[in-house]
Amino acid sequence: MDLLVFCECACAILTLLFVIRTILSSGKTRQGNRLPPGPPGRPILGHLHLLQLPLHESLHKLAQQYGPIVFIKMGAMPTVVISSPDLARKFLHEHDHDFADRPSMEASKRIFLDNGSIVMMEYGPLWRELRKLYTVQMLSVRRVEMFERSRLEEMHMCLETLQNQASRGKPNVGMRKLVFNTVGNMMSRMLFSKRLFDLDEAFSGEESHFKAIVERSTVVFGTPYLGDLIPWLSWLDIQGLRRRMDASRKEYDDFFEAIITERIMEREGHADDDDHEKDKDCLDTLLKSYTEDGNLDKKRVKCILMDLMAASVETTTTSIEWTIAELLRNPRHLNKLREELDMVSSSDPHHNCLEDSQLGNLKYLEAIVKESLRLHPPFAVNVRQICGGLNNGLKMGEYHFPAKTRLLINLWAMARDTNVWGSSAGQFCPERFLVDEDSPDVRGQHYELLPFGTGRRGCPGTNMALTVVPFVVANLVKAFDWEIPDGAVLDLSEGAALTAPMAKPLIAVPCIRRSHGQGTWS
Ligand code: HEM
Repeated sequence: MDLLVFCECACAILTLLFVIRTILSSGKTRQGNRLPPGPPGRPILGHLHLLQLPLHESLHKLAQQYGPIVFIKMGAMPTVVISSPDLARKFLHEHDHDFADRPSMEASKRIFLDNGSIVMMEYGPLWRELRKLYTVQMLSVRRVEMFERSRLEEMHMCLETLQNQASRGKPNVGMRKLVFNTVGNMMSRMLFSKRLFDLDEAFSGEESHFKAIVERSTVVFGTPYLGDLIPWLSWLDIQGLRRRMDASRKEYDDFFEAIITERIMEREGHADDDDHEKDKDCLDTLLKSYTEDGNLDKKRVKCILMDLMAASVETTTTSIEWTIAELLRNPRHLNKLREELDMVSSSDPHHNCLEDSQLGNLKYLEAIVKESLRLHPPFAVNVRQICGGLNNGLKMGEYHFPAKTRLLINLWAMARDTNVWGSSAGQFCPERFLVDEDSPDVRGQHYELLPFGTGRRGCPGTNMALTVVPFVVANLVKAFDWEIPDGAVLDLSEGAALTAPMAKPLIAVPCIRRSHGQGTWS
């Protein structure tokens, strides 16, 4: 046989073997256990060629073809994609303890000082300890209430900035920047009593030092890192991402080192001064337990501050921006909300910000926030992973999931399921939550509506978010008439970043409400 014929035969045999293996492995694991349905994959890439950003849309297409449970491989990583409330309940309620891990991410490992972010941390004793600290101390209802004054002050500054701009003409406001900076200051004051963001940036295009750090790290976090999907390729770092991750780590490290060191010195300076407030924010609380607790050293304190800033500001901003955008698209809802807000606070020229206590019983506001979180969940896809201890994988009903299977719950797709939400599933319709008393809630008890996830890894910042989102939306709507800039079109397409923000950041024009005159906020 000459060489050419031999090569052709060898290629044909190898191709045949590969096709047989692919067909077999698409339906069964090596042990002969069944996997959920899914498309045939490719060597090395798995199903990456079928996935595009925004990820939730690609996953939705797969679900439309293969059903509410789909098995794919993201590179080398076995992944199960869920798109129905019943299956979400099965995985996140009945098997919450089995899927309590998160996938390991190089960006999280590097930027958060050796994987110190609780959001991405491996499920285990350290996570348990920190989770308790978050829920009992950092983010408790009491703590959120304690910081109402600083939230009011930040809101007041935001409205005053808008008022100054609006009194001079028709300013185009970059809503995302304005909201990000306002919410960012609310959070940073609660955490370590500092304002980090300048509200004028929403008009000037400039960026504060910390905002620039956040922007750079958000880009790095939002870029899928090949080594997370195909680990044996990670040494190559063909995207050059590891260098950028390390640069972000250093920037955050330096920034928080300065804040913590300054506070330690301040505390030492006032050690004998009984009148000095020593428990004014989360940083004080952390430093108080600093010496008593072996796990709580300076590096850990840094991680907690970074973690809470990262987990809170981007998500909350995304939610507020979407809510305002939907209200601008639906003037009927906007007017109805404003009527409700005007009922709780008269329109005197010396405006007060609406306070938490005034917003608690506003049913329409609540319905609007829920509907926005339903249709635009900031984490469109909730990500978990089978716990590290389950080395042989997990058998659930007829299916077997290999060890380290990733679980993707497509919240975005569930919101668009007409079987669950009726023919108006894809529309913004807050009234759906006002039909009866038993309408679904967002706090993790109703599996068709899980913007904050649920179970042991459910969002510990839910109280905070459900305080800040309605508060900011209500005050922006109450204080101004909002318009789209002349000649612009409201574009509600979805982008892909760390969260699922608007693809084109919302630009809106605040107009002083005629009935409100030109008062100041207090
Ligand atoms: C609208 C705003 C927010 C949304 C939509 C949101 C959503 C989520 C979701 C979906 C998860 C994963 C849940 C799961 O796996 O079941 C999560 C986790 C987390 N969130 Fe939020 N979140 C928001 C605001 C906040 C705020 C304000 C904070 C803190 C101040 C926060 C802190 C965290 C933390 C620390 C985790 C990780 C929990 C863990 O893994 O144990 N979030 N969030």
